[in-house]
Amino acid sequence: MTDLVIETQGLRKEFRSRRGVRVAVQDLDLAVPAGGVHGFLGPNGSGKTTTIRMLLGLATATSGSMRLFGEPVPQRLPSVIDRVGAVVENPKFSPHFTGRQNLTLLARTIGPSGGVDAAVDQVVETVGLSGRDQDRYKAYSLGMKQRLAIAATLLKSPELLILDEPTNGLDPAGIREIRDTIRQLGESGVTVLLSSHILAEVQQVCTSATIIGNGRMLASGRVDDLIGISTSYRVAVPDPATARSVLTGAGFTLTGTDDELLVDTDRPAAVTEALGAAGIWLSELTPLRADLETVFLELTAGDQLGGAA
Ligand SMILES: Nc1ncnc2c1ncn2[C@@H]1O[C@H](COP(=O)(O)OP(=O)(O)OP(=O)(O)O)[C@@H](O)[C@H]1O
Repeated sequence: MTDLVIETQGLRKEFRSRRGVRVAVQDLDLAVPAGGVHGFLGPNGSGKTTTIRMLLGLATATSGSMRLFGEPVPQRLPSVIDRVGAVVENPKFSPHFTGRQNLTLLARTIGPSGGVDAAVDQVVETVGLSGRDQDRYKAYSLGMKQRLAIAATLLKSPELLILDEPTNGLDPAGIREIRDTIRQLGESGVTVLLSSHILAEVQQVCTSATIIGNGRMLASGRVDDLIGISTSYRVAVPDPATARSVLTGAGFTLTGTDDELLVDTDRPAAVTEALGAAGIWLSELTPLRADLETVFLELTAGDQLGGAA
């Protein structure tokens, strides 16, 4: 038994052309636990879309294995695909129909148990399109179109929602709206795989994340763990030069400038003790946390040029 909703092992995808072989995904072990929003983070061209397309049976893996809900895919995809909603490519909606009419047409093909109208009401509300559902699709902003696409996938009440760069091309207000929608979906028990190259998006919405570069996994885990427990502290004292020599003498590693002391340690109490023993009293001892951007840039340095291997 597994509580992983998505699992890949040694996943590889090569694209062959006259110019040679391009390895888009290599040795990828992806593990997405049930519930919450999992970020799938990587620079453009790092292999996110290719991975998602393989999971959904839209592209064939060169080697490796994949599971959705514990079932091997693509072999058993037909038995799990109803549990998966995905917004990967631009969905087709009729521009002359309203958002509600588009959703109603789709809902009829699905036949939701509580009835078509109730299902449409529910998804319209979930994605925050209430009040705008009677507008024609062609009058929708990009953000509203994206939310309608998410609403369409929610009609079948998926347990797993895969969103590939859902905020691409959106203005800041649109990004915020989609982000709120995604967060609420994660809180409602749906597992969301959110592919993105926007760090802030992942950091603000996701509980866990996988970072890839050049098709390879670079790091994976809870966002808090990826950011890391701080091992650096900023120390403010009246006389930094004396404090620096006291701390160096006590065996601490210091960075920073003459005026700003930064101490690399996981023992902040020992810092106060060493300075106190020397008669130096701190006015500040602040843990410095890296953000996901720092982690991401360090991990993906050199990966910006794409996935050739
Ligand atoms: N059909 C294809 N034929 C050849 N190469 C491809 C094909 N699809 C993708 N690639 C290449 O595979 C690599 C990974 O692309 P992919 O679209 O999966 O990355 P991504 O992380 O989703 O990036 P983006 O956010 O830009 O879509 C890229 O180098 C891309 O050029």
